[in-house]
Amino acid sequence: MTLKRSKISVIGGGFTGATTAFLLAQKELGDIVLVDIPQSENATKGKALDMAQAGPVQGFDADIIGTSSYEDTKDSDLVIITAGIARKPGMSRDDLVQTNQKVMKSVTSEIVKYSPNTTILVLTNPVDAMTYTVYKESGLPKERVIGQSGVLDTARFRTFVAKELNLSVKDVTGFVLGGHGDDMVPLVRYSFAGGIPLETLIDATRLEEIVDRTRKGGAEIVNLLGNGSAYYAPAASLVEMAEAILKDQKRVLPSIAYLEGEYGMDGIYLGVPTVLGAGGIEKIIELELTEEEKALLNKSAEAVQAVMKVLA
Ligand SMILES: NC(=O)C1=CN([C@@H]2O[C@H](COP(=O)(O)OP(=O)(O)OC[C@H]3O[C@@H](n4cnc5c(N)ncnc54)[C@H](O)[C@@H]3O)[C@@H](O)[C@H]2O)C=CC1
Ligand SMILES: O=C([O-])CC(=O)C(=O)O
Repeated sequence: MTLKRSKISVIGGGFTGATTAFLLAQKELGDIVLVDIPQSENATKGKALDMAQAGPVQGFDADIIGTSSYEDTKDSDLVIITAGIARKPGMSRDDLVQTNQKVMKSVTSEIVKYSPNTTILVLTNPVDAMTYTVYKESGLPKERVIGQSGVLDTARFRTFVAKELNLSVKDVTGFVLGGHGDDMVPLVRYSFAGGIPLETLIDATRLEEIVDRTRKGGAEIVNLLGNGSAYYAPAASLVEMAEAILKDQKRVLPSIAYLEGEYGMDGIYLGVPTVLGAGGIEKIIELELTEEEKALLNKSAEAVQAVMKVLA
């Protein structure tokens, strides 16, 4: 039997794209094609070559190429979109919508031309609306177009909680619903440390501060970096989702999924708990929410809808 390595294309070879490619290679999840615009072709080739040369040192086997030609992405098992512009201090993610929508449309048509049956993971912001754009443009089934926000938002929450309690991040779980914006909904009621409800370990005021820091976690890093946004944790989050899909792991992870009736919403991409496996989003898990949680989720959905209204 010949085992075929997966082929993963990463569109956008900037901070998040290059970091994602490197983490994918380190985990030997497949061969990697890093794609950027023609003007950056040499830099993209250089990054790919540099990454490949880490293979012997780190002990991974992966073909990694840099290119601006979509022909090289032919028959990708998975495509990860990180192309577009990132925000700078003082901007909101939503300020990126017009520029990045154009980028999503052009890259998506090229992606599906060469990989008509692929699965696409979207990172580009504003990610809920950009995932919707890619879904519409690609013609792929909804379960094969997936956005990343909740793994990252949850990771931020888990990091802050672990620090607060001086515990391993491995033992802290979190739960974030809704859009990837300031109105996201970290669900404390579903968050635990070693199986113990966080509400019994951290007082309500301090927990609310941690929730607030999580909501603003992206902006905190944008303000520190000064000229771009986070990329290590976003890339790690994409890779966790990619691994679940490529290895058919049936992981319960939050995804930006297309809702058709779930959570009382229709025709919108929004962050919800899902099962990720070879079929992409194999299931959307519907939770019982309190009236207060429902109101918060509706508010977050309204913020996403406001951005969707400006989509061309
Ligand atoms: N959903 C999430 O949780 C997160 C989303 N993001 C978003 O990811 C996006 C990328 O962020 P970074 O990698 O830091 O930005 P970056 O500026 O470092 O890289 C973006 C790359 O996309 C390339 N690009 C632009 N147009 C392209 C096209 N038509 N085809 C191919 N490549 C193209 C650029 O040349 C650049 O190399 C931003 O929109 C950012 O807001 C970033 C972190 C987390
Ligand atoms: O904040 C940004 O612009 C990038 C992002 O989505 C994040 O880091 O959560």
